[in-house]
Amino acid sequence: MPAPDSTPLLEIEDLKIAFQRYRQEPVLAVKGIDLQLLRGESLAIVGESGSGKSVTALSLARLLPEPQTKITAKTLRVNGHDVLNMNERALRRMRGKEIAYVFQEPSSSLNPVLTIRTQMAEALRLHRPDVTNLDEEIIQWLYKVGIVEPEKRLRAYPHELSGGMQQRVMIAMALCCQPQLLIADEPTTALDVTIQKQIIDLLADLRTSLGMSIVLITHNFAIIRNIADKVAVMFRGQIVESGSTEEVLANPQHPYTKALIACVPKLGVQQDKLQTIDYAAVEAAL
Ligand SMILES: Nc1ncnc2c1ncn2[C@@H]1O[C@H](COP(=O)(O)OP(=O)(O)OP(=O)(O)O)[C@@H](O)[C@H]1O
Repeated sequence: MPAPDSTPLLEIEDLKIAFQRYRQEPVLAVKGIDLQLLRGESLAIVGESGSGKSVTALSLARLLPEPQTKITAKTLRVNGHDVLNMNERALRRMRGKEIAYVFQEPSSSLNPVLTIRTQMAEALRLHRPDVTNLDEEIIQWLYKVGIVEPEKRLRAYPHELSGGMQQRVMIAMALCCQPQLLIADEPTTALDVTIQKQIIDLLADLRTSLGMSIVLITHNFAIIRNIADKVAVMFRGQIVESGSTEEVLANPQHPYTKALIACVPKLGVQQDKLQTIDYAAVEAAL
């Protein structure tokens, strides 16, 4: 029997991301971060708006605008590829097939003038030429993400589906190419709380049944427990704390992590006022 593959899926060392600005100093959005993920492991990147979570995720498949964006790293390896030295053709092959994204806004991934079938078929033709019966394959994926009567949804346009359903279709579209790594960037922020839970539970189930890795990007500590083995907390372009999810939730060390966890409302606990973050204390601990 072959030995299990223990090569890392993600190896990031000293990743920096800078945006060039016209006649001004560049903005350093990510200031030298390290991350590692083994195959099958899942990671949550948690932090508030503007902390650098999304640009970090987009840099993994070189999806940031070049040359306005300057990405440097000692190591930036995804599924064995040296991302910073890949050409456009190799990047296109990797995107969707090895690393796939689900974003917050369905409109960023779903084309409003094409049916669900047309969009999913395009992804399958590109990345899984082995699939002979496209309709059957698409129906199966729609079913896996919890869409009822998927055969009836095949020819629907995105606007004919609810927000939660559109999110499920995006997940099906990302997963049908069987990527090793799924990046879910705030996948539930635009949805109401009950649907949020359904989508996170769905991702957790799919992760186990398909054996893939997930990087979940969120500002919300409340949703990571069931889905992420590890967590990295970002603040102003840096990782201020990282570790196993259980450990970080039970025993946060950094004042920013403590503050983010304290902001999560607890069921059955009356809170008189909203928690706010003491930035002076956070800055002092950097
Ligand atoms: N194309 C761009 N040009 C210039 N600056 C950018 C660009 N994209 C992002 N930034 C800046 O990089 C920083 C990090 O942005 P990023 O979107 O990664 O934050 P985030 O933590 O994902 O926040 P959010 O949760 O709001 O998406 C921000 O200061 C942002 O303004």
